[in-house]
Amino acid sequence: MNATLSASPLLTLEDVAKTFGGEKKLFGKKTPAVHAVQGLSVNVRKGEILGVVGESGCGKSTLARLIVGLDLPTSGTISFDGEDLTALARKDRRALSRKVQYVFQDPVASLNPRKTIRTILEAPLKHLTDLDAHGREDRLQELLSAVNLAPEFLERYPHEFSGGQAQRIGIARALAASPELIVLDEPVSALDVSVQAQVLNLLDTLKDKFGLTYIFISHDLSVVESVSDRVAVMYFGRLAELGPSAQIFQSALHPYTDLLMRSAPAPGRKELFAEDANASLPDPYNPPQGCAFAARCPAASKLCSTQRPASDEASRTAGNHIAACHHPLS
Ligand SMILES: Nc1ncnc2c1ncn2[C@@H]1O[C@H](COP(=O)(O)OP(=O)(O)OP(=O)(O)O)[C@@H](O)[C@H]1O
Repeated sequence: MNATLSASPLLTLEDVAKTFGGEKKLFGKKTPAVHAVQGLSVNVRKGEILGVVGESGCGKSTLARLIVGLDLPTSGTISFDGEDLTALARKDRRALSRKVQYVFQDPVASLNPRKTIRTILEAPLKHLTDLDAHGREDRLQELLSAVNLAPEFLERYPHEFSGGQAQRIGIARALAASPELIVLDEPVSALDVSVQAQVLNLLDTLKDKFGLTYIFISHDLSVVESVSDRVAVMYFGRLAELGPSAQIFQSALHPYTDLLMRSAPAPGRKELFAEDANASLPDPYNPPQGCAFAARCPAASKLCSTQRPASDEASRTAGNHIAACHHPLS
């Protein structure tokens, strides 16, 4: 989808972890801890589209919330253009929101039903920009035009829109403050297939027009394959595989990625994991010592159940294609 990638990373995650629960409670007892994201290290280059795939509960939305500052990591660092996003999120939400924005999965539910589109789109312009009333009016017109909606839509309410139109509003809202990075969390999953294509085309156009970088989270492998420059495959909160989209889809190195591919042979098929639906995921309250995929993996050895494979430079398998696996496929 993209020909002009910068070599320098725009976003860098280093050994990022997010744990829910586990805090000290009264009488010295702790709540159980869920390790939603663990040991995640990845760079996102300016101008690229990084696809993120994995089963439900693997930590995709937690990752998205960490990047946009809705949650703070338990450990590790997230930096944007060399600046610590975590510190920004704590101190200055305005500065962070100007750089990084979020588009939600459910377009209609993500818009306040009691507010007109004008009020919804004006909110970020008021909070995140220094535009005066005239400037905001001009920007509102620009935003609607950018997402191919007529100016009269400004005075309407979210329930008057189709899913595809509502997602265009969600995208316009994300664009309002001229961000550099947009995290798209299942942006077309709630839409009909014909509308999906329109919204994907729009995202492609906007990316070029505004010089954007996307993190594209989806269950739908065929959509991820069609849009992504690189793909990160997550399993049980960790990176299983990371590499150029074509390599991930044509010559997966991790047996888990291979399972995903084999579970989704047909273009447009959304339910990726039907073949393996009865396989149980590890207990999130009690993560296994070794590779979390070992119990489901046809290639697993004794080593896999005792020692977790690295998912960083140490595991670099072929150029920039990384698999966190003791026995990568060749
Ligand atoms: N606020 C929270 N409190 C406790 N546990 C949480 C919280 N948010 C997420 N989790 C847990 O963290 C793990 C990862 O969840 P997350 O929602 O990030 O996964 P996901 O891949 O986005 O799943 P889905 O595709 O179903 O949205 C899951 O075990 C989930 O139950």
